[in-house]
Amino acid sequence: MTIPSFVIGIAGGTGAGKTTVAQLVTENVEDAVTRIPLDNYYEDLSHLDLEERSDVNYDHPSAFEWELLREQLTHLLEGRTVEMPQYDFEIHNRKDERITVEPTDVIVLEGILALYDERINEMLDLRLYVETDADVRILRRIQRDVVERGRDLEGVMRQYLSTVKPMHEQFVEPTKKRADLVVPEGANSVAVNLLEEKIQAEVEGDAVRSWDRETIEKRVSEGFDLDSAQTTE
Ligand SMILES: Nc1ncnc2c1ncn2[C@@H]1O[C@H](COP(=O)(O)OP(=O)(O)O)[C@@H](O)[C@H]1O
Ligand SMILES: Nc1ccn([C@@H]2O[C@H](COP(=O)(O)O)[C@@H](O)[C@H]2O)c(=O)n1
Repeated sequence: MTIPSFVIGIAGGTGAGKTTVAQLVTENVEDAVTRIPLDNYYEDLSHLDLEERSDVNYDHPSAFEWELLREQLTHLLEGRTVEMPQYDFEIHNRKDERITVEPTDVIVLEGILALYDERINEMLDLRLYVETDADVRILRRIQRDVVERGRDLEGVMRQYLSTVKPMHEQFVEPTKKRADLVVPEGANSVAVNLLEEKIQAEVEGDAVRSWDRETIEKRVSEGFDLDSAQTTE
C-alpha cells in the first residue's frame, strides 16, 4: 500500500469549474488519485425534516464537519483506508451508505471552502483557486441545480441572493490569497496542461517541487529576490 505524497486543494465559487479542473488534471493518473469532494463532509442533518434542511445555509463554514474531514485526510496520509460519507443534494443530507476509500499517491480535495480550514491547509501540498466570473457561475449553477439537483428556478435564485453570494464574498473569495495558483476561467487549457504534467511527475516520483512553499520561504529568508527571479534565474 502506498502513502500519498501529494495533496491538492481546489477551491473557488460555486460553478467555477472546480470539479472539472480536478477531473482534467488527474485524467492521466486515474488509478493513483483519490478525489475528495468537500460536499461529502456536510454535517449530517438527519435530525431536521426536509423543509428545515432546505433552509440551511450551505455556504457557511459551519455547515461542514471539519473534524471528520481532518481525521479522514490524516488517515489517508498515514496510508489507512477510510469510510467516506456520500452526499445527496436532492434530500439535503448524507446518504446512508459510505464508500471505502483507499490511500493513493495523489489526493484531491475539492470544494467551495477547500482552502478555508487552517489545519486542512497545512496538509495540502498545492493550493489552487479556480476563479470564474460570478455571472458565468450563476448561469452554470441554475442549469445544474435545476437539471441535476431537483431544484426550481425561484428557489435557486432565492438561495443565491440570501446565502450563496454573501457567503462567497465573506468566506470563499478571501481564501484566494491562500492559493499557490489561481486558475482563471476554470478549465483553462494552459493551466490544466501544466498541472497535469506536475501531477504526473509526482506520481512517477520525479517531481521537482518548484513551487514548494517552504523552499521558497527559505530562499527568500536567505536573500533571494522573488521579484527579479524571472530575469536572474
Ligand atoms: N472552462 C469551462 N468552460 C465551459 N464550461 C465549463 C468550464 N468549466 C466548467 N464548465 C461547466 O460548468 C459547470 C460547472 O462546473 P463544475 O466543474 O461542476 O463547477 P464546480 O465544481 O466549481 O461547481 C459544468 O457543467 C461544467 O461542465
Ligand atoms: N444541500 C445542499 C448542499 C449544498 N448546496 C450548494 O452546493 C454548493 C457547493 O457545490 P459546488 O459544486 O457548486 O461547489 C454550495 O454553494 C451550496 O449552496 C446546496 O445547494 N444544497
